Amino acid sequence: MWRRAASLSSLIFSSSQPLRDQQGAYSLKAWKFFCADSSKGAGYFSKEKNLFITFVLGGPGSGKGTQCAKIVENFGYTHLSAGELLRREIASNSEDGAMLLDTIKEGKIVPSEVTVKLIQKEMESCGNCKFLIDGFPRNEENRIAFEQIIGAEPNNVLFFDCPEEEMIKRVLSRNEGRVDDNIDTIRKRLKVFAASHHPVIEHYSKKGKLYKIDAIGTEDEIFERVRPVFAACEGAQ
Ligand SMILES: Nc1ncnc2c1ncn2[C@@H]1O[C@H](COP(=O)(O)OP(=O)(O)OP(=O)(O)O)[C@@H](O)[C@H]1O
Ligand SMILES: Nc1ccn([C@H]2C[C@H](O)[C@@H](COP(=O)(O)O)O2)c(=O)n1
Ligand SMILES: [Mg+2]
Repeated sequence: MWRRAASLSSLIFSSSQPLRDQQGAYSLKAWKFFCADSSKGAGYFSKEKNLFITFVLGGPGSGKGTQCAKIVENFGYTHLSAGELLRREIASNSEDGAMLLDTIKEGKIVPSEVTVKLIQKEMESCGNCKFLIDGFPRNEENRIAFEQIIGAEPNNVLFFDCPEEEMIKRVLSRNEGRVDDNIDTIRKRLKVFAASHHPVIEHYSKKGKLYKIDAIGTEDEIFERVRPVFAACEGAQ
């Protein structure tokens, strides 16, 4: 356990608290503590379940969705992409649809309450307790709204670190028909990302929960950097 924790510690972004638990980074005891401790807040749901939450962060096109699919396949998590939930909400002709579409086309961030409520609905209707929450929190407002509404904090946070030119190249060749996959919106999204993600990363880094992953390489090479984070969690459960 020590060896595994020690090798994982090199992935942690900053190390004011390099290991979150002296016996092992992911012991079951620590996991239960986080769930119990964070459930003192508003969310009744998180009080009833032993949630294990990983936030998956990174700029547009950094490969979050691609790596989440591999994590699901290998480790049985439920993948909730905030962007995908918003796109589904737009497609369902909801009351908020027009506002959401405008916001996404402009590369801006949707009001946190809307996004968190969509995430909450999915979490509550899902039998699984292990969630990958992809593309969330995008900013401090998102982060705080999640803690208040869900009443839980993530156990782990992955941050895919990718240079801008690579992100632009990947998004422009994605070819999924997304309204925001064009050069104008990408530039706006990159600006918003640059302006808002640092405080979130810093927050989780200080808590010793952040894993920075180099997002350059093949999809499989990157997954081999991600795998140890989740393999260690499996070992502890
Ligand atoms: N390591 C990689 N090398 C090259 N292309 C990649 C790699 N990983 C993902 N891609 C491709 O890049 C594009 C963007 O990847 P993905 O959709 O996973 O990014 P994302 O971080 O979820 O982006 P967004 O925030 O815009 O949803 C996709 O077409 C994907 O197939
Ligand atoms: N927390 C979030 C996540 C997403 N959005 C909006 C704005 C994004 O540009 C768009 C697409 O998200 P992605 O699929 O790239 O993760 O959805 C948001 O406002 N807040
Ligand atoms: Mg995505």
